[in-house]
Amino acid sequence: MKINFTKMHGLGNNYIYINMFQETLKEEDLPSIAVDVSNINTGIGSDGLILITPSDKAEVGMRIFNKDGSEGRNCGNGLRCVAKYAYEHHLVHSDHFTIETKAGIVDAYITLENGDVSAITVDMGIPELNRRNIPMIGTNREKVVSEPFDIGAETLEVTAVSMGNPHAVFFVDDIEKSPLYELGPSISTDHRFPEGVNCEFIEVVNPREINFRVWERGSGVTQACGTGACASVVASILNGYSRKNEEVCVHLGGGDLWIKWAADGHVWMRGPAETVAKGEYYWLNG
Ligand SMILES: N[C@@H](CCC[C@H](N)C(=O)O)C(=O)O
Repeated sequence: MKINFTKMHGLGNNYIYINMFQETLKEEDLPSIAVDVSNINTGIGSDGLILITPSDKAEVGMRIFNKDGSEGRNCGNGLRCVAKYAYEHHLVHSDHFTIETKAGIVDAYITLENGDVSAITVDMGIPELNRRNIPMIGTNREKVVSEPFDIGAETLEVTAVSMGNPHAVFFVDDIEKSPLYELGPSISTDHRFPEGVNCEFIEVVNPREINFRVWERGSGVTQACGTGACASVVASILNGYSRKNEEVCVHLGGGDLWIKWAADGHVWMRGPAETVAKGEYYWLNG
């Protein structure tokens, strides 16, 4: 079976994008297609699969599948890429439009420079801080802010935030020494997070600058995570390191994102999106 695709990335967080306005895929095949296209040896190579879909509730829809075939509810870097694709392929008719995700509907704004999309700003909505809704199992304290978290022989402190998908944020003194590979896999599948969790290590450089590394649920280490950057800025503010209503620059493995938790509770994300390639993928199982 032949599938037309576009490969795009947001700060190195790369996915295979399929335009479902034109392609038809069976629902039951989507997890396997995600696993197959993501494989660097026998597929294309990516952090997962993103479908750009028609939507009844918004101008365009997005579905995201991680590298292991699991479906996520939201993807910050994916939203910027979907916005760029939708704008450039005339799926939308202005530079401000809505995108439906499994976590809700968001507003996207295109910035143009000499006619090219240079940045995309997304209103990522209001972060969910209630433990039960993240979801995270634990004591009856409602918010999870620097709560002791035993993992292996260590006790870390976790701040938990949902941006439509769950994030466990840990502060470190030196980003280069964060135990990403040592602890990322076990934290992301820890029983206290019944739906799994994206695990972020962050170093606060100053109130307006954060260094960031991520182990994503379902995909492992990626160069960037947009929802993770949002969750990290929220965590930094909850812990008194950064301030509301001020843009914070998050330095991710693949570049920078600008995040603001506004006074009205909404989190704003601003950053780039790039197209890498377009082509035909030959899916052998289809
Ligand atoms: N890379 C993403 C998040 C992708 C989904 C995540 N792994 C999950 O399962 O929640 C981003 O940029 O936000």
